[in-house]
Amino acid sequence: MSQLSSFPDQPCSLADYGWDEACEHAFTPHRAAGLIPARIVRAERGSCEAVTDDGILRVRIPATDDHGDALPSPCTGDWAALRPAGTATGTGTGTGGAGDGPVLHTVLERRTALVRSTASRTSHGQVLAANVDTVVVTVSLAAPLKHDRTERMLALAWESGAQPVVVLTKADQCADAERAAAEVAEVAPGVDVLVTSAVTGQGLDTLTAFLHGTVALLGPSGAGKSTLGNRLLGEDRLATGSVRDVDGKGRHTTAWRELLPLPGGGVLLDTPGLRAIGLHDTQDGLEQTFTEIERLAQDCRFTDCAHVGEPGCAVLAAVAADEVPQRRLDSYHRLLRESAYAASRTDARLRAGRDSVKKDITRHLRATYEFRERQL
Ligand SMILES: Nc1nc2c(ncn2[C@@H]2O[C@H](COP(=O)(O)OP(=O)(O)OP(=O)(O)O)[C@@H](O)[C@H]2O)c(=O)[nH]1
Ligand SMILES: [Zn+2]
Repeated sequence: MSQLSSFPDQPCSLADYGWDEACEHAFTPHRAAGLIPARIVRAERGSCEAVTDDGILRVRIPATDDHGDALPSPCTGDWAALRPAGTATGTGTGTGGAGDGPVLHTVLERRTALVRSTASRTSHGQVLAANVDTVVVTVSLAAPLKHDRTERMLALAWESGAQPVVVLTKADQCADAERAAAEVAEVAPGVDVLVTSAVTGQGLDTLTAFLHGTVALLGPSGAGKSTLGNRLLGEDRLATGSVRDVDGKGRHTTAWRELLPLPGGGVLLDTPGLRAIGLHDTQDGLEQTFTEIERLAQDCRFTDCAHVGEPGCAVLAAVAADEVPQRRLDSYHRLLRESAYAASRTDARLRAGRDSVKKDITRHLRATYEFRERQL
């Protein structure tokens, strides 16, 4: 197996990991400053691994940046500017000893971020994955459908800023997959629902066509994420079933990466934290997950209607008329409560972080358009 320092089997182009013209444009000032672009493929305390045009390198994370300010912790999927080996300067890099490797200079603005709330009372939320474009919400057809769980994953996906797609797995184990797909589509407005089987290959070409950019797989244990990931990768890179222990440590033994280029373009992101993600403050994500309820709520008599018994409630009227299932409203209320609880433990810093993700998206889009305009 490969050593961490050299990966002859790894593609060494940043383009394989999603680097595009918009990234290049955003990187212009860093390039001028002699920094090199990289994407974090695995983050640890104090150091990380990043892919560059020179291959995958171990990168040291200094305690502070050149101005003495704390550096944000990089996470898998982040784009970063590295100071090449032997050129380290500044207060944060004076700890010595690692003059032979590149040093993290800064983490670039995140377009999207998958965040989980931490268990501690002083929760800041933890960014598990950055710059994910497509979240694949996996739902097994070999077990009874649990719509609440699907709705929870969709809320997380929407909240991140990425585009969700629901992938029903193990269609070979289900007598009527199309009916199941129609049922799931009801709880996933605005989201495509695809039927797949890793055993028969059903739906895999369609799925490949749907995926773009950086792709993360969300779903409960046993839903078939690793099996699906391996089919998309075209080789067995992810440990499936009982081979892997719960937190993914089973994979540390080999040259374990959390970002893997897909043969048809795009990048698969698979980080152990995503496998145990809980619901974070996902107010906006819930609004997108339950769009039909949000739409109905505009016709409630009271603008702050909670849809629990108020007169003139359009949502309850729709439930009474069987236009919205009671289960769906119950799920909406439960996830909102869960989200509000998470939010109440969350300090202003996290909120600022979330807002900055949105600003980053706007900024990124603006940069893209400016770039395109300059190409015309
Ligand atoms: N019949 C059938 N079995 C499948 C399919 N996809 C996955 N499986 C089986 O389902 C089990 C779980 O699959 P995994 O890919 O390990 O599931 P996972 O979502 O990665 O699970 P965790 O790693 O625990 O999160 C394995 O025994 C797979 O062989 C499929 O399309 N059809
Ligand atoms: Zn109402």
